Amino acid sequence: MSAQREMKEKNPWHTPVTIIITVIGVIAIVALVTVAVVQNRPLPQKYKYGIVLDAGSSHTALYIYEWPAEKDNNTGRVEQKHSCKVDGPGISSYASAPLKAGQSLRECMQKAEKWVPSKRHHETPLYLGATAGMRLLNMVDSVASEDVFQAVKEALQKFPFSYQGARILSGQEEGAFGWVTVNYLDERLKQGLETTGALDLGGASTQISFVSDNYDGSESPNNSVNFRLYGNDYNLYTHSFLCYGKDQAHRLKLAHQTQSGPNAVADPCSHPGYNATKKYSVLYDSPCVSDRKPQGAPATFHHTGTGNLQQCQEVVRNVFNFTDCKYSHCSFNGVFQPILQGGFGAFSAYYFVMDFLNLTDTTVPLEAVKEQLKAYCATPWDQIVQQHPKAKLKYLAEYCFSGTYILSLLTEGYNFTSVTYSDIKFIEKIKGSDAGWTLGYMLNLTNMIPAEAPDFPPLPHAGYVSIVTIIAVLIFILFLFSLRPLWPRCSKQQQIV
Ligand SMILES: Nc1ncnc2c1ncn2[C@@H]1O[C@H](COP(=O)(O)OP(=O)(O)O)[C@@H](O)[C@H]1O
Ligand SMILES: [Ca+2]
Repeated sequence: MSAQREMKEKNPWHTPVTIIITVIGVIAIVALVTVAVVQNRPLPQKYKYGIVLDAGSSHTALYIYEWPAEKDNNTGRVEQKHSCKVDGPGISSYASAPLKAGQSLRECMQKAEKWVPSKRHHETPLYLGATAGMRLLNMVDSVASEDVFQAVKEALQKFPFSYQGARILSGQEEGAFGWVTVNYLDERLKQGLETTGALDLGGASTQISFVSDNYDGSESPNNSVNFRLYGNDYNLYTHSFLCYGKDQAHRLKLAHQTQSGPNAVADPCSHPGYNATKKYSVLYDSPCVSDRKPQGAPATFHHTGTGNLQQCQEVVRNVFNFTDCKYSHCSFNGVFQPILQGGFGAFSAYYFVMDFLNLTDTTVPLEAVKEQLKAYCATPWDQIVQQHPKAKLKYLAEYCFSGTYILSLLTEGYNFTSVTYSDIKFIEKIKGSDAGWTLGYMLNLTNMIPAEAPDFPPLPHAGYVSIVTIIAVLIFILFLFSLRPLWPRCSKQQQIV
C-alpha cells in the first residue's frame, strides 16, 4: 500500500504543476483547433442563377444554370440545374403571328420562377439567343423578325428576372460558345489541357470549332476567334454553315431531286413503302432553296421511298460543293478549314440521330457503321413505324437521311477519315449539363471565366485543419519535454516495485 502511495506521489503526471500544465495545454489545443475549424468552415452554400433561352430553328429550350454565390469568377462550378422544352415550333415559325412566339415561352418561364428561389429572381440574368431560324427569317423579312423579337421581349419582361436582351447570335458566336461550353464542362480550360473541338448540328445551320496548331487566324481571318481564358490564349477556328442544319439540308436534297422530275421523287433516303404527298410551297418556303423552284412546278409532288444507302449517299453528296477552294485546305462550298486536330464532341442533332440509330459508339469501324445504316434504310416503312410507336413520325421519316447526311458531312465535308472518325464522341450532356452554346454564352456575358488563372488557397480546408492540429500537438509535446528538469525521477523506483 505504502509503495503504491509512494509511486503515486513520485509519478510526474500527478504533481500539481504538470497536471495544471497538461490541462491548460489540452484546453489550448482544443481552442486552437476549434478556432481553425470554425473560422474556415465552408459557409452554408448559397447559389446564384442565370437563365438562357435557346431559340433554335426547330424549337426553343430554356436552361437554368446555378453556381455557388461566393465563387462567381472562379472555377468550373456552373451547372445546369433545370431545362424546359417549349411546346411548339421555333420562334421563327411565328412570323405571321408574332404574339404567339411570346406566349409560347410562358409555360417554361413560369416553371423557371419556381426553380429559382424568389429572393434571387431580381438578380438572375435572363438572356434569349436566337440561331439560324431567325437568321433566315431576318434575311427574307427583317420586319417580321423585329416583330417576333418585340413580342418575345414583352413576354420575357413580364417575369421578375433581370432581362438582358434577346438577339440573333452570329454563326461564329454559336460555334465559339459551343466550344467554350464543352471545354468548360470538361474542365479543360481551367487546367490548361488540350481542348476538344465542338460539332453542333442544328436544324438550319451546323457549326465546327476547334483549335489547330496549323491555324493562327491569318488564312481566312473570318473564321478566327481569340480567347484568353484562365491565363491561356486560344486561337479558335470556327465556321457555321447556314442551310446545312439537317432540316435545311433535307430541303436542299429534295429541291435537287425535284429538278429532274417535278411530279414525283423516288427517294433512296426514305424507307421502301414510304409515301407522302408534299406541297412545293412548303418545300420552297426557305431562302436556302427558294431560288431552285422549278419553273411551272405543280402544287404538290409525290415523295416515295426506295431505301438504298449508296444512292442516298450520292444524292446527299449533291448538297455540297467540293469544286472550288482558294485556300490551302477547304471543307466544302469553298470554305477554309485547317487540318483537323484532337478530339471532337458532336452534340445536338448529331447525338439525337446517332443515338436513335444506335451508332454513338465511334470505336465501331466506319464501314460497319455504314453497313448498319444500310440495313436500317432498307427496312420497310411500316416495319419502322411499328418498331417505334412512340417516335415522332417527322423524325422517323428522316433518320435514314439524317444518318447518311451526318456521315457525309463528317467524312466528305469536314474530312474525317475512317481512322480519325474515332476522335469524335457523340454526346448529349457533360456532367449533367447539355452540350450546346447556351452555357458558354452565359459564362461570357457574365464574365464568369476570368482571363487570368484565379489564385487558389495553397491548402484545402481539411488539410489546413490537420496541419494546425499536428503542429499544436507537437509544440505541446516539445513543451512538456522542456519541463523535464521538473519531472521527479521515478522510473527506477517503478522497476524496483
Ligand atoms: N429526338 C430527335 N430526333 C431527331 N432529331 C431531333 C430530335 N430532337 C431534336 N432534333 C433535331 O435537332 C435539331 C435542333 O436544331 P435547332 O437547335 O432547333 O436549330 P438551329 O440550331 O439550326 O437553330 C432540329 O433539326 C431538330 O429536328
Ligand atoms: Ca441549335
